[in-house]
Amino acid sequence: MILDVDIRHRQGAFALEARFQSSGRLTALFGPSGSGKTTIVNAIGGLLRPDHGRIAVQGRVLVSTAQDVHVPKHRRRIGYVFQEGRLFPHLDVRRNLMFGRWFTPRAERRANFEHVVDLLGIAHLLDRRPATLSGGEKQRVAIGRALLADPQLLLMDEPLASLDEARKAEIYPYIERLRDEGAVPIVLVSHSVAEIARLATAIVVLQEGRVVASGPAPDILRHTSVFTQAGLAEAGALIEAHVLRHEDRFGLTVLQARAGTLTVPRLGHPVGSRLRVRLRARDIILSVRPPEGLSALNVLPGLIASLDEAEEASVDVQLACGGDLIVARVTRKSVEELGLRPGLPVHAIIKSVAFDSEALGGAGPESM
Ligand SMILES: Nc1ncnc2c1ncn2[C@@H]1O[C@H](COP(=O)(O)OP(=O)(O)OP(=O)(O)O)[C@@H](O)[C@H]1O
Repeated sequence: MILDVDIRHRQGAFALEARFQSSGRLTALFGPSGSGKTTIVNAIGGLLRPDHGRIAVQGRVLVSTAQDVHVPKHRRRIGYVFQEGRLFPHLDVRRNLMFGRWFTPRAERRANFEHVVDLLGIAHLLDRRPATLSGGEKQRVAIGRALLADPQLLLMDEPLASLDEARKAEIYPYIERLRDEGAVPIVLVSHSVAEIARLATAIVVLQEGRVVASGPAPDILRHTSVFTQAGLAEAGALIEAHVLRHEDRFGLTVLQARAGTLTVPRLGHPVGSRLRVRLRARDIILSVRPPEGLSALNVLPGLIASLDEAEEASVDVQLACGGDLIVARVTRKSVEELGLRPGLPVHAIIKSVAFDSEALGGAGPESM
């Protein structure tokens, strides 16, 4: 178990009562503003002392109010990356990075400088000052500095929130590499379902100080009802696929998933590479007959596994498609008119607009 949290804490009118465990290499804490994400991160990092409870990281107890344990923050070996990089403006990138290791006893230094620099693609920035870096570059340096302190856990509190979409897209592959390397588990605070769908291996959903769902990312994302209004439109299935071939004449790439083949806009990934594909529930249409004369390129046959109540007029139809589980959001009216019920064979039609760049993330073979 990487993370075991069971804490209660009151601050002003807000009461946190959070209990979850995670063995994910990248655990996302997701929830609306004020749901308690930062409070949890601060309790893990030692910036806040919870009123009651216990926190253990990789089996090491950091907090136990019952046993009067409260490991001071500098002994926790927890790396922090904040929204704004907080680099030292008067030091160049190399010195900012070296600062990370300064507090780690020599005998415990494991992170290799060259490796971290290479992993984050910052070798060409070493002699520059923070003021000359883009927002995304600053965050990569901040991550590097945290890693060089040899943390046993890396906390990232909305590290990308101040970046625009283009900068975010630039930094995701580095976080994915870090996640897939698996050397340091990550806890990422995020407001964005698109972001957690791309990065998380485990998700904890918070609402008003309580955990409303937690578990492996694909399981949580498929149950759209746990997401608040803002996140609902982005929820859906997460499946793994590999690149089968490119069809350059049409500007397309064909992916193979367990559910079948998917044709998507041309990707830069080489044939054979693996990636995670997000199929948003709202982008899937169901047909009880094999569709004909449709412009959609992606039709996956499957069996209805269950019908879950979603928001007001909608139902989430969970489908088993050849070993993958996907979910379609349909209206209650369609459920009635088409006679949708568990066990019924259907065809899931995926709208071609579904495959935007956010839906197709790079991924190592073990990222899910
Ligand atoms: N020192 C404090 N005194 C009183 N209330 C506080 C204090 N710190 C935080 N709160 C309240 O605790 C609640 C949870 O805050 P927290 O920062 O953990 O939420 P969050 O989910 O991280 O939100 P955001 O996404 O906006 O950062 C909020 O209602 C906040 O106003």
